[in-house]
Amino acid sequence: MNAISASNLCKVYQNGRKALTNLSIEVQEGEIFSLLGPNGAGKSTLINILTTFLQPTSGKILIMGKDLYAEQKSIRSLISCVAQNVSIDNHLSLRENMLFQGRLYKLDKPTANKRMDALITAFDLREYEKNKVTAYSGGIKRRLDIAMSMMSYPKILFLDEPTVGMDIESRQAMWDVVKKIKSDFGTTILLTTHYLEEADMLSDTVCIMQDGHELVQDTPQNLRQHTGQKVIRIDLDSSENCQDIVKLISDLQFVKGIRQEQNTLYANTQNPMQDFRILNQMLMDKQTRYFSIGVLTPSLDDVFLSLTQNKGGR
Ligand SMILES: Nc1ncnc2c1ncn2[C@@H]1O[C@H](COP(=O)(O)OP(=O)(O)OP(=O)(O)O)[C@@H](O)[C@H]1O
Repeated sequence: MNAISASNLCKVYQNGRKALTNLSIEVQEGEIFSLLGPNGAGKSTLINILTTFLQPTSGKILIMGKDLYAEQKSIRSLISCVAQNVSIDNHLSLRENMLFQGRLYKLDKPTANKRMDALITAFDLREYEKNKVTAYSGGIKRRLDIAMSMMSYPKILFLDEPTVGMDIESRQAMWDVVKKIKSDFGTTILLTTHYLEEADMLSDTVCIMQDGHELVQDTPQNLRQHTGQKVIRIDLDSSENCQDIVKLISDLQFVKGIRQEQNTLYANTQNPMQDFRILNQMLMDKQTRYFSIGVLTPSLDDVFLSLTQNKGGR
């Protein structure tokens, strides 16, 4: 069963601004699904609709197989949403914050205590229990905020930009937490992000959005194939050497294009996996000074740029 199935969603705000246009997504149970897109792509609008804060202008949404509007109340008990603004109470301790959340979800005391302990361990929060919440770093506050949202053991957790503004160390700690939520609790996670690296590291599926519609929806591995073409990269010892090699290989029939960045050459060829052996042999025969040669798979950045540049005006 899909955890979320949304089809042909449209959202036009009262001022006439179209935020979503025929957007459809399928999120499988237990997966991490990232919505990736530039500012104004419609990510927050979509999260607000899926978490029942906003009504779409048209379209159909099923959450865990239930119609979102016919069964709104029961669906709210299945989901949890962590917004960008941290919602912890600075006057309460870490445990009090979590237990307070448990009371909101009407958990009995033994259940609340059991879940709190499991979450404190899973989220690596034990060492912070004694400290005042006001003394926590932004990253730890955000981790606690997510732990609090997990007190209901939701089927689906929505995370709006979980690592925005964090330093690299806190971001990596947050990635570990997100992966743990999936592996230890089996929760389906839908998150929004601006960071390609984050979508790449975490996601089973990425949906790249622009101007309210999806450009593509696939696994990070398959998305890399979208640019179609692998390239051969050759690292040389000097730019003069590069120019000589450009002259040498640009006449080869199988080389379709060549680009130089400082001492590195990128060659587009018909069949990079085979052609790089021929180039390698040629460079050795000519006794060229080069450090390395290899075939590069396009990064998610390349995919994102090629999609948003090529199809932006759809
Ligand atoms: N309440 C509103 N009224 C009118 N227009 C809105 C409203 N909220 C958002 N919009 C517009 O809808 C479009 C999508 O906005 P949204 O906030 O969903 O995008 P986003 O991808 O979340 O962007 P960001 O990454 O900057 O948060 C934008 O053009 C935005 O200006």
